Amino acid sequence: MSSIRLDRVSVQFPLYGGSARSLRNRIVSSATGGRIGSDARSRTCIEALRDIDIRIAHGERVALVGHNGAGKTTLLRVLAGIYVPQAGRVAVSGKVAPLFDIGLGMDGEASGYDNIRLRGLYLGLSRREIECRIDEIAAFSELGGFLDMPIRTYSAGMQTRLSFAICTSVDPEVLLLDEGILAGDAAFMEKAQARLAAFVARAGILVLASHSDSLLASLCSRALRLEHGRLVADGPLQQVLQPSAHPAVLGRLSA
Ligand SMILES: Nc1ncnc2c1ncn2[C@@H]1O[C@H](COP(=O)(O)OP(=O)(O)OP(=O)(O)O)[C@@H](O)[C@H]1O
Repeated sequence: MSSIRLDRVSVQFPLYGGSARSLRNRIVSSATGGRIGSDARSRTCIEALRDIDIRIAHGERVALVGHNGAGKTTLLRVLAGIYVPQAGRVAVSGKVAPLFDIGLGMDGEASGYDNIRLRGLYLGLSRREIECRIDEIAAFSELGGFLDMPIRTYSAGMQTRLSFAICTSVDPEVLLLDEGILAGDAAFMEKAQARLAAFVARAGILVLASHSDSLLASLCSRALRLEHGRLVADGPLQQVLQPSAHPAVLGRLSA
């Protein structure tokens, strides 16, 4: 059974150089981004996440919402093990499938076919599992003869097609998704949405970061709202999407 538990997790990005202090003065009251603070060594830093407590159980479909720079992507990266927090504890059980940072685990000099193998290994598939899926992944990507060419020759949309086809071919236990993955030409996106729905249905846990209320409503029932790196609401999706409901739903955290 998959599960996620975060206890008092904080992530800071130190700002180096002489401009750090003046930057602190200039963006201290910005409507976007994390708070500007000081770390344990008194360096100016961006507090991307601060004291985050979260519990997610098997079967939950959770939306991550919040303004630009609120900390959604940082939280996804913490859950994927890409960032190790400076403070707090992260416990994720289940095989994690990160469907964001689309270029992660891809090699520009290698062919599309070799990148299917590389990325498949990165996602935890065995060589045998990859060989069984390679034809289906190639067909879904519709890249044809381009799959024999180095992927540095692909357009951004062609790379997205390939990454999407590979990532959605695994059986995820914890699926981490950013809406940015859903960018592409209209015909591909129609096909991609259907594949995504089947992929999400196979997952034990879904965490989806998005600014699109309609996308969130189609996939999630619970939402977490981040503001300047802090968790300010946790509850049923429709309640959390109403800004006035934040204090009322935050009480769920202590349950
Ligand atoms: N690698 C980094 N170095 C320095 N600061 C960073 C880094 N990554 C994120 N930040 C900062 O951390 C804060 C949170 O960023 P994050 O990307 O998590 O926000 P987000 O909620 O995903 O935003 P958006 O909706 O715009 O994608 C921002 O203030 C950002 O400037």
